[in-house]
Amino acid sequence: MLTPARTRRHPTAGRPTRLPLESLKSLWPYLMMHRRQYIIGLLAVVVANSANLLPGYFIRFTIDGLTGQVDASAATPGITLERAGLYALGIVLASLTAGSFMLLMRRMIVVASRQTEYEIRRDIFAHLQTLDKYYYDRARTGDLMNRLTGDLSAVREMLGFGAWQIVNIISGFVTAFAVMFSLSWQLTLIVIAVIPIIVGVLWYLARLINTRHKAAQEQNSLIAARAQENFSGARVVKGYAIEDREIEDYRAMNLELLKRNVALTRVDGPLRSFTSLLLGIAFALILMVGGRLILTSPGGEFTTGMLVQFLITLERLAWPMLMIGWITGVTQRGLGSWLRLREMLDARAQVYDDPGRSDTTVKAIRGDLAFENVGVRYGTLDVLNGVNLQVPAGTFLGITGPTGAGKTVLGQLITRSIDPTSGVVKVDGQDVRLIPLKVLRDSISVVPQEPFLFSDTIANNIGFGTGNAELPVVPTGVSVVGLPFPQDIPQSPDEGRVSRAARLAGLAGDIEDFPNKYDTMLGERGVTLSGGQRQRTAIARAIVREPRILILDDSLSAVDTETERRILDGLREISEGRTVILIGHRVSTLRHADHIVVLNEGRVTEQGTHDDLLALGGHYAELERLQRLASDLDSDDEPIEDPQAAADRLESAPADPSRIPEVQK
Ligand SMILES: Nc1ncnc2c1ncn2[C@@H]1O[C@H](COP(=O)(O)OP(=O)(O)OP(=O)(O)O)[C@@H](O)[C@H]1O
Repeated sequence: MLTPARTRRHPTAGRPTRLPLESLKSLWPYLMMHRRQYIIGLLAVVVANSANLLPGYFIRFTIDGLTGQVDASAATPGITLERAGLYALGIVLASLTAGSFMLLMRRMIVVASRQTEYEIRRDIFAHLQTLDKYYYDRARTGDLMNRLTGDLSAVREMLGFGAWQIVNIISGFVTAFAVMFSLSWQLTLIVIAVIPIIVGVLWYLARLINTRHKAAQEQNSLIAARAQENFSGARVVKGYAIEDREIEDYRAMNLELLKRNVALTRVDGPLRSFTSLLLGIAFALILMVGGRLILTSPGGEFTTGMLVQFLITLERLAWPMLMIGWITGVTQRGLGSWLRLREMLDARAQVYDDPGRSDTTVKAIRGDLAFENVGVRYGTLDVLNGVNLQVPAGTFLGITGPTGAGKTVLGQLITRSIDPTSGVVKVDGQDVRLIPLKVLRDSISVVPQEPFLFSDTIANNIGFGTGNAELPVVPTGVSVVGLPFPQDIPQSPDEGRVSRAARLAGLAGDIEDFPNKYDTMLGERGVTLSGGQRQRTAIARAIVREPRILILDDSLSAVDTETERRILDGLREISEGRTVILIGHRVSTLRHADHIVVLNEGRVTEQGTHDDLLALGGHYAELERLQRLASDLDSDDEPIEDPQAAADRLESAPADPSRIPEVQK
């Protein structure tokens, strides 16, 4: 997609791509919010690991007591039933301690990682609300959704499971090796020689599993996106009778998923068996050498109990060894995902309130508009060029012209969805860039070409832009702990205002026929509106706010002429003193405008009243002639010509430039 040649850069925009470590640093503030939980949790892992080693001692003392063997250091001259009972109790207490501390760890770390996930999600969503059209033009919705779900889960997994596993592995190895070394340095040397091989093989297997798991996940995402598109485009699929092709396409993708899952199972399955085998070999080696050590230590320096304790301790290392490979995968995935989330947090709006220039004394606008030599360029394409217009507050301005002439872009300049590449757009005589965005947008309503309706009641859809003034600002960058639960967002807009807006938009009659009137649900969970009803809902949503400037972008194209007349009457009722900009192709609508502008290839080619433009005999006059002809034919029961089609036809036959008046300077 093309980007504007001259884009204003935010002061903090354009940071270089972060290195993984640097990216981890940016995660630090989130971790610091829960430092107490993380520290307690990680200490609990160390305590649990140490407690887990105690049963080995009690088993050793019991065995040595029972076998009558006495090692050189321990005070175990034989064993009494009472002492055996104490050892048994020791084992239970040690296990209880280990279990309790693991529970504490989960309470601390897993909860902290969930809270961090909440905080990151909240901050990203709040940040996304600050981004503008430039960002959303480039971003893919599916990708944004995937980052907020899949990537965020990967980061949470790294902070929760990953963090405690890393500490678990390190403290598990340190404590186990300390115990094994104290028992027999010779056997420990064997373990040191064998463990790298075991860890190496397991690490390789785990990496393989990670890669295949990722491949399966990617295919899973593709298949989900494919199904979602099929469901959303179900009408197109049915209309073109291409169900067979869809089934075949989906089958191929499904088969690919099966292949990848089978490949995963091939390496996933043997992992545990392999671990058992490798550990079995290590055990066999230790048993042989350890047995020999017992036999060759007549002074009882190395006892049967010590050998058993050694083996039990070694067995405790199986899980941390198995986890090493997993943890590398979890960490890599988590870091990669955090980088992608950071990209969202680092994105900056190109249209923003410049703190040094914004005029904070402006609290409301009247609605005077002026375009002074305005140009907009996308790449090498001049979408608007040298546009000069004066629109006093309260004017009903009509804009027409062929497809792609720049009409929508003109409207976008007024709301500052985009900024001009050259020239100035003025509102109330002031550069629009100096007016605080909130004030500007609170005062303007736009009915876009393709209205978007939410899965909500029709009343809430109409009242969408009202009644949010008292909402608290979403706090970002602070911990969730201790924050009050958000107040209920006001859900019910003023009924009187909503029904008046619906009446003015010519929608009230339709709503009366809906099953639950204004409480009827729209969208996926409710009724489906016709194209014309959608447009009128969007018009009602725009006028309910009583804006100073109302922009209707081709918003009456899907309604019949009778409904159009009713809407125009409604607009007249509320447009007193307000600036209304109506972009369209229907002369029957445009003729009511105080002033009409014809745009062609980004330039104002004609302007004046309906009568002026008819007299001019240019694009507008030709549009009027074609539509009048179509209407006459229609009254003779001939098919009506679509105003858009008439406009398009005119595109190929532009008006005679000699008949175009000089543009107002
Ligand atoms: N974000 C963008 N990136 C690149 N080109 C763009 C972008 N937005 C608009 N354009 C181009 O600007 C030109 C004017 O678009 P605009 O939507 O204003 O046309 P329009 O007059 O409203 O047409 P229509 O009557 O079909 O709605 C078109 O050629 C369009 O492709």
